[in-house]
Amino acid sequence: MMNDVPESKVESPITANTSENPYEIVKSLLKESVMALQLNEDVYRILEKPIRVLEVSIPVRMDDGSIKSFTGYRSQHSDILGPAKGGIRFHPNVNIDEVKALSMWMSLKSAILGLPFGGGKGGVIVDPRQLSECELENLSRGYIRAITPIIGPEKDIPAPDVNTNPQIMGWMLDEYDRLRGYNVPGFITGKPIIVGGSQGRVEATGRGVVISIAEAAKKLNIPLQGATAAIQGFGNVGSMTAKFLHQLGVKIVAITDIKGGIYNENGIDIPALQQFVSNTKSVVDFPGTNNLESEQLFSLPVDILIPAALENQITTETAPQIQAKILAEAANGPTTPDGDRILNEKGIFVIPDILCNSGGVTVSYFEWVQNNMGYYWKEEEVNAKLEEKMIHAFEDVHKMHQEKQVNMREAAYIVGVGRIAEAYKARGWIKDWSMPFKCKA
Ligand SMILES: NC(=O)C1=CN([C@@H]2O[C@H](COP(=O)(O)OP(=O)(O)OC[C@H]3O[C@@H](n4cnc5c(N)ncnc54)[C@H](O)[C@@H]3O)[C@@H](O)[C@H]2O)C=CC1
Ligand SMILES: O=C(O)CCC(=O)C(=O)O
Repeated sequence: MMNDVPESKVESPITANTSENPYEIVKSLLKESVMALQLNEDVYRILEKPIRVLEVSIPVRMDDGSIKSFTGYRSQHSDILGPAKGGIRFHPNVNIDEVKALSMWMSLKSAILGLPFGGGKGGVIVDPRQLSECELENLSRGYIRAITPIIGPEKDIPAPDVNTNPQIMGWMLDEYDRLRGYNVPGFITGKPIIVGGSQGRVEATGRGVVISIAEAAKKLNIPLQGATAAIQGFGNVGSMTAKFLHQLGVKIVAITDIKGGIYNENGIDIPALQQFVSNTKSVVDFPGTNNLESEQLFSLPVDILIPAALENQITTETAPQIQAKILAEAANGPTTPDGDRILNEKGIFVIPDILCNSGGVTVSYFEWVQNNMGYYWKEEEVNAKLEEKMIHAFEDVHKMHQEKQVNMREAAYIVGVGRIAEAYKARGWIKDWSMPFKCKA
């Protein structure tokens, strides 16, 4: 990456960072982009921390009558381009640094896609599989009560992420409306359609992933018909990605989830698998496939590899095994900095998370727009608008990749940071791009 900013302006070289802490990783990448854009250090000082992080304790009445307290967070990284926006994760490994990083990635996604949003993210430390439906509903409602002072359609708009879904968004909407005393559909996105959800939101992240894979395949002259793919994760994003790739004639030969994996060199029957998983809750033992050890997924001879689960999957251990030509980061933060270096050395074309999975927040934006105007679009309209935005964003990032001779991840950060910095300049926070900003007051 370009680096002709005087040493004194920015701290230690970013390439030294080998951390797997997503907050440290995103800060390093932000710093790199500030340097590449030759902006002054003030830009980095503004962006390196979320503007607001709330930690809450959520008491929940359990089915046995006892009270259990869960810890939750909401991080708002930036509201410079609009209200904070981003999902809510329920997972035992949720922690404050992860939530902060996820909110920073949201700021970048919104900027890259040209959405009028900042970045936010929430999480609760819980294994939802251990809760009954009633306990899950109580927790979802309790979380909204706890964070309600800082959220709202003009402040911060939540949405689904790992282990949360339209039903949970419906409970959360209902709790928020009860607290306000009237209907506020634009407070949350990813809701069931009957209460103001958008057509196409459930499919949006996977659809966006596939649009970006199709754009990458065009650049690399890889015909998608007959190409092969492997996917880690078969939740909302992984399953929808599989569905749309399958429709384009891509042969999906391997899929893993938290319980294990499956393989069929002739291609897995995705519609039948979706039906199977809706009953069994796992891909494991799907008829007509062989079971696969989860780690084997990364070494398969496929054209496209799609991590669609959690962070830190492409590491110094897994990256050397990868044979794919395209790595499409459907998950947030699936690649460590060391893993990334290996991918670069191997010449693998990476579609970075902040571009690849931004279809979800894009249709969430459409949902919020529809809620605000009280008029709803047909699914074809939503999908056409999504496609237009994703292709535009892909082109912006690809152009930066070529112009600055940086990889696609660096290019995506440069596009995102550049737009956020422009907004700070327009609002008077940054007086001069290259001179340190001095306040006279
Ligand atoms: N839901 C959305 O709209 C968006 C989600 N994302 C990201 O996509 C990723 C997946 O999110 P969702 O599909 O919504 O979550 P989900 O909860 O619907 O599905 C997660 C999937 O990952 C699997 N999984 C978990 N740990 C695994 C492991 N160690 N190995 C293999 N599989 C594992 C689970 O079994 C499940 O199939 C996350 O990184 C999330 O932040 C990004 C943008 C939007
Ligand atoms: O739909 C949204 O607002 C956010 C989705 C999300 O959490 C993400 O893109 O990581």
